[in-house]
Amino acid sequence: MSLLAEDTGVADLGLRWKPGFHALGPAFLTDLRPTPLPDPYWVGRSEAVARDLGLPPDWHSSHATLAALTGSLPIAGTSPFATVYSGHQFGVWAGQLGDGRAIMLGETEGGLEVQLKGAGRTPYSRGGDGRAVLRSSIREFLCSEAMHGLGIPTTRALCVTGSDARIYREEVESAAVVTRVAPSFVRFGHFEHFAANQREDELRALADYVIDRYYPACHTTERFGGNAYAAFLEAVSERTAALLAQWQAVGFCHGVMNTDNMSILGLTIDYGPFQFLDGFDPRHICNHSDTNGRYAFNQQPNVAYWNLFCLAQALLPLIGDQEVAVAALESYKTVFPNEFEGRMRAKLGLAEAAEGDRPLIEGVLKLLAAGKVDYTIFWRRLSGFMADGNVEPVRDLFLDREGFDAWMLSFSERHASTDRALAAKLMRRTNPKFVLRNHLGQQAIEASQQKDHSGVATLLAVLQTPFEEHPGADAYAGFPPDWASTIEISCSS
Ligand SMILES: Nc1ncnc2c1ncn2[C@@H]1O[C@H](COP(=O)(O)OP(=O)(O)OP(=O)(O)O)[C@@H](O)[C@H]1O
Ligand SMILES: [Mg+2]
Repeated sequence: MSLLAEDTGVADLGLRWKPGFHALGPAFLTDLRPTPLPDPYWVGRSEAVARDLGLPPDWHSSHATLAALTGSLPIAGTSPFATVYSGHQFGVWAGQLGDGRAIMLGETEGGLEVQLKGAGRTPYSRGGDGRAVLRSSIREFLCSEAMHGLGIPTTRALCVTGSDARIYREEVESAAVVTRVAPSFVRFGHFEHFAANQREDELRALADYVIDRYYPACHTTERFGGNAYAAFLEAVSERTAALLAQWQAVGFCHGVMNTDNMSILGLTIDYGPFQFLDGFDPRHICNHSDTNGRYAFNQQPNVAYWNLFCLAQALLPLIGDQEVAVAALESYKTVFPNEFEGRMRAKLGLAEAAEGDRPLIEGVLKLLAAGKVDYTIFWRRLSGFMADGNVEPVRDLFLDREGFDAWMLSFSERHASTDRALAAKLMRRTNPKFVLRNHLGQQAIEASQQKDHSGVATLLAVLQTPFEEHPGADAYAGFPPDWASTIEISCSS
């Protein structure tokens, strides 16, 4: 139950908290309180996250909770703090960064860290205002939950709380806070920070903490002659490879894969200028600030490897041998393609691997790229074809009918002895009907800016279960309108 104890001025969310990351000590963080946002209101809430956190069913009914999640009231049992990290941004060493606007409330007894993003300035704000605008907060909220619905590892979002407080970007905008949740918000950049400053004791303490908590098997490994830090690096690179395979298979472009935006748990983190592809264009650049296309869609797997290399360099003092560190990254090169092929095979309704699958996958991606065919709609219609045998809705998507027919022939041959109902089932739970396209987010944002938050809730409901049909919600599953291509999403947030 959310309570405001009048005499203490503290909100009790009904959660129990434990020290978690805070126990690492002052070298890793600064204690501070969020800066209150005036007159807060609810913009969106995820009941699924509330349940995962163990919040009571009426958690959002009290004003004290709203006030607490926008920084106006302390939360019983928490000692908020901001962590320090560094990182490579757009391939260049950026030095010290840190939670410039995300303030950690703490870790629940259930093992989930809770952060308020946009909760005010910290010692790591570097001239920023510590705030986040409503539009980017809605995008982060919806996409966190959409990714989870798609089965892709991600930080989660409990809610967005808004305020009419004015903040300044390219224009005046209103402020918001995203309450986000993850087992850990540790990034590659946390390790880079202590390595760059030659603080080996802290580097080791951080690595030991993360291994103890999240990668305990590394302590007893026989890999790399029992080198726990090398085994840790290998485990992180394999989780990252698996994550990237999921991004590439679903058509997700992150947009700003700096090392400070890479989760040590292989979670998708920092929803800034992301985009789900509309028409399939492997070279698509979703971040308007990324003029050189460093983070173009088809560059993502290589960038992740580059980022892992930075992590390897940071861990080198602990691993102790450069060759071992490089060897620990090696499996990325096999895990990524294997995972990607497995994901694509499932999208094609193929439960088992067979020779010839790779050309089948490459063939369809080539066709999709040549025609800039809508990625999500293609896969969903192909799933429909598997169920009802009607090829026309799929064929209609292609101008190059001959090319499509040739591919379809090999696809059908590959499925010659398949149980089509089973394959259709696999495809329908692999190929989402709904993804958070830019224009859908934009419509919800514009309504919210006019104080109608119902679009956020409706969109959230379909995105949380994106493989279901949701009769009546087809407007969210259609082609993007022409104006969608004019939406420019940059790092401004
Ligand atoms: N308005 C702001 N005020 C203060 N610091 C900011 C602001 N915007 C971004 N930063 C900081 O700049 C760095 C790079 O920003 P980036 O856009 O990668 O992260 P972010 O969107 O703030 O958050 P996160 O990675 O936590 O999701 C981060 O350290 C971030 O905390
Ligand atoms: Mg970031």
